[in-house]
Amino acid sequence: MAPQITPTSAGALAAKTTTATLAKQPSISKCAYVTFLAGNGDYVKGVVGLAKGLRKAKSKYPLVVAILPDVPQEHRRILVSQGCIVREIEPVSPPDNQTEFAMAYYVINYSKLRIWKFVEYSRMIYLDGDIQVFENIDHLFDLPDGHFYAVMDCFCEKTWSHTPQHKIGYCQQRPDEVDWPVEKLGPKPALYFNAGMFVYEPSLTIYDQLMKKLKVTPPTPFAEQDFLNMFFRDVYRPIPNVYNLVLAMLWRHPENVQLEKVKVVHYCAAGSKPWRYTGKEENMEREDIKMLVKKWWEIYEDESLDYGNWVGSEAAVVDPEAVNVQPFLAALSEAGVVHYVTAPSAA
Ligand SMILES: O=c1ccn([C@@H]2O[C@H](COP(=O)(O)OP(=O)(O)O)[C@@H](O)[C@H]2O)c(=O)[nH]1
Ligand SMILES: OC[C@H]1O[C@H](O[C@@H]2[C@@H](O)[C@H](O)[C@@H](O)[C@H](O)[C@@H]2O)[C@H](O)[C@@H](O)[C@H]1O
Ligand SMILES: [Mn+2]
Repeated sequence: MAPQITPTSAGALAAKTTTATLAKQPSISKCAYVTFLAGNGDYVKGVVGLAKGLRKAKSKYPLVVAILPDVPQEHRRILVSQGCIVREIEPVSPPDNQTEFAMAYYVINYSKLRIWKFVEYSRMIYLDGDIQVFENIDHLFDLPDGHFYAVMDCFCEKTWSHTPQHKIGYCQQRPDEVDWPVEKLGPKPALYFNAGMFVYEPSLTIYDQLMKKLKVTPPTPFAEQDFLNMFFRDVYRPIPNVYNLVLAMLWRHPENVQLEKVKVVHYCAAGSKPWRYTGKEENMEREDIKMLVKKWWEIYEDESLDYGNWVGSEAAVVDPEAVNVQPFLAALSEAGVVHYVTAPSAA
């Protein structure tokens, strides 16, 4: 079970922090997970699976689902019956442009930007509908304010073939393997995150800045993911890939993956969406992929995790004082996110 940090223990630790500039921990922090659902297709299965997975991981926080107007009533009913907080948002369109998105439907993903308006929450964790949380990650809600936390992406899949880094075989997952030709391509690309999972602070000020900037930013192949990387470039802090395993890492950078430690799996590789899985696409016949798809289905089909059958008493009773935050902070420090002085355990 991942260490649970409560605002008090995080606050106590914060006092010992040296290099990380910690904003004051919010006195009353209202937190929630949030995902995004568009259309009348089968992604609703992904969101139901996510709701059940968060329950199985005994998360203390609700799941908000930001839905576009085209999500049918029946899907909305299903989400509410699974304990989700359903919030309808208006679509966001990027400026007209002839861009070829890496996937044509990516244009709808700009609508994710509406989640910055959910200011009834002080901190939210965004999760794509094709993500599953297999271990509790509530402690991420206590990361220091003022930053944008997400896992670094990989540039090796053919979806990246339009980029200079892909063309020269450069990837941030192994930055020293291929030299970056500064004289030819200019400075090395800034660290780039996968936008399927991120820890952020809703804010109307930031929302207005996002909308203003979007109006003058021509769309690019990875749509809102490219846009968010550009917008949050200076405050982005990488977190370990256990919090968002982009499946391609299994065959592109296995040396960077310890599958037994992974808490969050992102089924974003072509053919890996569990609810559509056939095993026919490239890499989909791998044993680890089959195991991860099976794990997703075990949660999706587990009726004891349905909201109606879920009794709160099963939720972990975590003694907020009995936590040892060191392993978690050490992992983040290792990833270069924050450098905490090794303080004695908070327990
Ligand atoms: O028809 C769709 C396509 C996408 N999405 C949402 O948009 C997210 C991003 O799309 P996707 O995960 O397919 O992108 P990938 O991570 O595979 O690039 C999904 O997880 C869903 O939450 C949706 O609701 N309906
Ligand atoms: O709209 C752009 C999308 O870009 C990202 O997906 C990509 C990216 O991860 C590539 O690196 C992979 O190669 C590719 O498979 C994957 O689809 C986000 O997961 C998704 O939420 C969304 O932002
Ligand atoms: Mn995804």
